[in-house]
Amino acid sequence: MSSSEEVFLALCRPGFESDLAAELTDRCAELGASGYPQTTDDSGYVLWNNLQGDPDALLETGLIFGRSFYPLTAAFEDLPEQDRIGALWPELERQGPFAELFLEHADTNASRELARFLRGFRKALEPRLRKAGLLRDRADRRLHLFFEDSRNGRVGVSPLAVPLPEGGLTRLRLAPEAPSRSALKLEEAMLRFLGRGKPPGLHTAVDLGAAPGGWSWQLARLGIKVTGVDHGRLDPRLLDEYPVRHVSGDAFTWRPERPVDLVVCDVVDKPARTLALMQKWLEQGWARTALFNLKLPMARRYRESRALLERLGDGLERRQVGAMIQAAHLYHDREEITVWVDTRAH
Ligand SMILES: C[S@@+](CC[C@H](N)C(=O)[O-])C[C@H]1O[C@@H](n2cnc3c(N)ncnc32)[C@H](O)[C@@H]1O
Repeated sequence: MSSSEEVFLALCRPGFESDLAAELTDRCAELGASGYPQTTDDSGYVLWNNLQGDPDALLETGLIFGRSFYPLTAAFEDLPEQDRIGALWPELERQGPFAELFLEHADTNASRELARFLRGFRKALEPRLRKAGLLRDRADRRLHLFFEDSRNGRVGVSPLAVPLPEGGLTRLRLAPEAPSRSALKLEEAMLRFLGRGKPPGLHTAVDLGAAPGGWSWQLARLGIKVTGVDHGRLDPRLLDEYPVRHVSGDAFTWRPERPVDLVVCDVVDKPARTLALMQKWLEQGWARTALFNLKLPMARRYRESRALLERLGDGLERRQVGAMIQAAHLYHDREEITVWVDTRAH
């Protein structure tokens, strides 16, 4: 077991390591911290070696391309197959007690077998931690054991107050009545930006590019009244059984008669065009909040995302619309990010 002080682990979708590394470098610099990222292509994670300053604030604010971010306390190498727990135990005693145990791995194709191993390992480790009082309700930290393979990996610790899903992934199940798989994407986005359940203050919504209706369904099942705008057809069950109406129109020219609480947009178009559309809705006061995708088919996806979000922030500021802007590369996002903008109480 070797100590690895001031090293942080950030998980990402495999293939986005260089975007995450660029984001970490930028964000740490903004916090007055300096260091360097260590990446391996398609590994699904980045290590941040911190040399100076404190990047802890990133735990709270989150990252666009980072699915989770936490400090490491140690690395483990060549765990003996007969007694992995024994080899880890001194470090677990040093860091515990914990309220949660996360057994994690990168989200790569090769990790399926590792996931199976970790299910068995949990059955062995969890009772031993409980018995020793190292896993108990009244603790304020979470233990992360990140496995590169069944014998090598890292130990990390994060504050329980920062909500993180295990492995950086929120696994969601598609309900049989959902009109499309896209419903999962909006569900994940709402969990990430708004938490569980019906978000307070959101009663009416417009869904631009709504067909066949996964996003509209996701909103309507929370009791939000939705107008779905699309030249295509919406699932008829959606219109019969949920508070959804369909307007056949163009997302880029259609205007609501009355302002709504939320506009969502899943039209596949150039990111700058989607951004300008959302900016217009918020500047004009047609919607008070917005949730939308920005497609990113270019190589420098972090730099492009950052430039687009700054453009949105500057544009809204020029029109004196205060806004909180958040963005994330969600599990259900591929070459795109999801953006949440809230102009209420700003
Ligand atoms: C990715 S799909 C949306 C899926 C939807 N969010 C769901 O959950 O089922 C994109 C939709 O945008 C619509 N679309 C594309 N350009 C549009 C435009 N200019 N105006 C309105 N809808 C448009 C397409 O017809 C398509 O139905």
